Amino acid sequence: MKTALTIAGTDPSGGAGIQADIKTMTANGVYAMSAVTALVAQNTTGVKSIMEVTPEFLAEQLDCVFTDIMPDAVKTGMVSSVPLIQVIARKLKEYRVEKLVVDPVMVATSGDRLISEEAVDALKAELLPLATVLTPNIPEAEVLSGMTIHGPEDMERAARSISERYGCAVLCKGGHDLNDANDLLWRSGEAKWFYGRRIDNPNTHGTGCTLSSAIASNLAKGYDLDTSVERAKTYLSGALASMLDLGQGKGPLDHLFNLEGEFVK
Ligand SMILES: Nc1ncnc2c1ncn2[C@@H]1O[C@H](COP(=O)(O)OP(=O)(O)OP(=O)(O)O)[C@@H](O)[C@H]1O
Ligand SMILES: Cc1ncc(CO)c(N)n1
Repeated sequence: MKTALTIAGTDPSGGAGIQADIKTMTANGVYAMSAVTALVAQNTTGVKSIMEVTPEFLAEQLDCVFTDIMPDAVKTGMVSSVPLIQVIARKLKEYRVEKLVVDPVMVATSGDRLISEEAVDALKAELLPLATVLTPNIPEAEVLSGMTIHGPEDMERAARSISERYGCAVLCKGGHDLNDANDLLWRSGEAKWFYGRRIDNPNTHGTGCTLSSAIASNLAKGYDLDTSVERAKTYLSGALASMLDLGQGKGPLDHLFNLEGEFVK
């Protein structure tokens, strides 16, 4: 069985972060592993508080995984401080991780900030150059490119600039910000659009975590980047279209919408 690792924060309400990543990887047929960067007290209505792990403890978690079950692909999500980013970058290099999806998480769907100002600079300097693909939403792409984005052409310009600066592919997600479901992948010097069917569902907590984990799962299984993005979008659309409705804010997706078998009944 192929394996994938998420390095991210938690969501006790189960819709985003590590919890969303594990469900997504499982639903996409890979063995899921997780290293926690921070315990986050949050739910569908917002973030109450954040308790970061120490850099030493994160390093130990990563050593435990990498020396035992080497993942076929890795995804990073919420990493809120400079020392944690430095540890991740060091370990990814030490263990020569090749397939890396970096979701540059900055703000939760609820609007709460999940990264410090200084950590954005560390993310740019240390993690982005190691990525196979980055998956910013529009506000994140604006921060990383220093450009403002009003439409599809701006998405192409920003993604191209980020890609050229950091030497990785960039998937700029249209998502809830441009009110469509079209994402732009900039790779190998050219653009490819992935046109999604917009689903009329306000419950979008964790869509970004879910998409990046699904891409990592497909890379782990050996699909190329374009195919991995295509398959991940199809999976995400299914999880949204299942119309799960839980919680009092923007609710979670139905990650296991495709699960069948005797134990499900
Ligand atoms: N209503 C929708 N219908 C279909 N696809 C959607 C919808 N909303 C978002 N998506 C898709 O979900 C994926 C995640 O994009 P989005 O822009 O929502 O990410 P995000 O802002 O990082 O998410 P998060 O809320 O987890 O931070 C993209 O592929 C996007 O096109
Ligand atoms: C831990 C975590 N990572 C990412 C997001 C973004 O949705 C969130 N809400 N929580």
